[in-house]
Amino acid sequence: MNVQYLKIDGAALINLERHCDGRGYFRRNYCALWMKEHGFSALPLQISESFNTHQFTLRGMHLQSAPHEEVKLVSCIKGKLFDVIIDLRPLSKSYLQSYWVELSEFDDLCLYVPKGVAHGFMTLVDNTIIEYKIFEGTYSPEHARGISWNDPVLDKIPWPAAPQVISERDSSYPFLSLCE
Ligand SMILES: Cc1cn([C@H]2C[C@H](O)[C@@H](COP(=O)(O)OP(=O)(O)O[C@H]3O[C@@H](C)C(=O)[C@@H](O)[C@H]3O)O2)c(=O)[nH]c1=O
Repeated sequence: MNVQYLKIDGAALINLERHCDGRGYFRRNYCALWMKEHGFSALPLQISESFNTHQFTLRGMHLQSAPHEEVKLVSCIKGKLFDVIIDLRPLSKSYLQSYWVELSEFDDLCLYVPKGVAHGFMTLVDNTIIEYKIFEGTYSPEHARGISWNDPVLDKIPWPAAPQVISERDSSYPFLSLCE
């Protein structure tokens, strides 16, 4: 497992090792020992996925407030997506910075998202599945927070397209400047 620490404090891009041979490949998708060795949370409490029927579906930008802040590892099981994180921790040295990366079923990448960092994505092809391993926090609708995917305060995120499918909730999230 190769780890690239990102400009967002505490976030990392993990590159898994793929062992190819004439039959196809073998890949260890998750290893608690490796995670521990790199100082990450190691034991998933939940594993969830979302299936997205259409290209250019947007989900985000989401995070949960205390005491249910989540730490998660994101990967693409099928299809391809444009994945984005935004640091919303006022005391962080990377406050308001964003990072984006393409994740697909054909690469070996996972994105580690620490507490206080909002996450969202846009699918790049139909029938895309994203998986979350959740290490801390648990889903609590009362603690679900979000900001608008196109908030002008943030770095200019090169979203690949205008969202073709987006939930009512996600399209009505406020700009950060309007959050309490
Ligand atoms: C996220 C989540 C949702 N749900 C339910 C609530 C609702 O009925 C349905 C769909 O919920 P949402 O619309 O919040 O699902 P979704 O928009 O896919 O939410 C996800 O978005 C991405 C960007 C993330 O980073 C995730 O952590 C999560 O917030 O599933 C759970 O039961 N457990 C969960 O952990």
